[in-house]
Amino acid sequence: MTDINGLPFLKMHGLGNDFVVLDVRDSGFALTSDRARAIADRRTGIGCDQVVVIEPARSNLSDAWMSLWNADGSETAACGNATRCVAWLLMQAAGIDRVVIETKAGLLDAESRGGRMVAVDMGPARLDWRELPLAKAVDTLNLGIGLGALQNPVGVSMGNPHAVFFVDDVAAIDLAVLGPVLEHHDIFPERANIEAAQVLGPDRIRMRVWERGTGITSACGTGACATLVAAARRGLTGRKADVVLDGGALTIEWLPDDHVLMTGPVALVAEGRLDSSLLS
Ligand SMILES: N[C@@H](CCC[C@H](N)C(=O)O)C(=O)O
Repeated sequence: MTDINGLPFLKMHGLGNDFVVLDVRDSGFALTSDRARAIADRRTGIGCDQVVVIEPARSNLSDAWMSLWNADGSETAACGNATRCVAWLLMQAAGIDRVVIETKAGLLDAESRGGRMVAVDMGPARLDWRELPLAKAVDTLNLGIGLGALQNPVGVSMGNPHAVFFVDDVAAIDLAVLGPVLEHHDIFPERANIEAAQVLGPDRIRMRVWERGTGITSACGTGACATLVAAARRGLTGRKADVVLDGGALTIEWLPDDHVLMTGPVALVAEGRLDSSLLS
């Protein structure tokens, strides 16, 4: 029987989007929704935007499996900032500069860019309404929904659903009010991450995010990928840009094969052990 008392964790972040990372490859510990919520609680747990679990590889195509849980206990298939963090950990531990991580959204190829910079091929941008998913057949270039200053977003799936709203002044958007309503709009049967984006130039976008299952975060890697794809589809930018989030910038490139390359930093800030009271 596995003793989960004292399960070790790492606290990491990507541009302030913070994670509790559990490496359960030896313990076989299984995370549940309740446990994820307890760990993520900023008052009674460790506190984080997402709980990230490194599990043994499920095929010989990858180095590890990664599962991802939002602070509200919902599971998600994709998280760009967490992918960089886990890739960096695996590369450091093995002394290598390339790893493949598998998630519910597929295989993600990651490479060191030196120091604490990591580039990840986040896979193809998925643009069909069924892949987002949407509740009905709509052209994802113009979803035609809106609330207040957020109108007519572009829908993009990066393995998780995003709605990208272009605005004139991102600082003027009350995301704490508009975000949760749009996240739960009927058109998104699995809810959606909500991005407000302001194009600053052909290769620079300012973006703020309301994350599904978490709320406002200081950065969202998949959101940055979705934003660049949305901007390029609307003809507002080229296919490569710096996406400037509250916590800093990620460089995003929509490659000719439709895959999206994300490059940015990782940070490791603490390690510790979870008390069993968090895990019952
Ligand atoms: N912070 C993440 C995205 C985390 C998942 C998201 N909230 C969802 O439910 O899809 C990122 O860096 O991509």
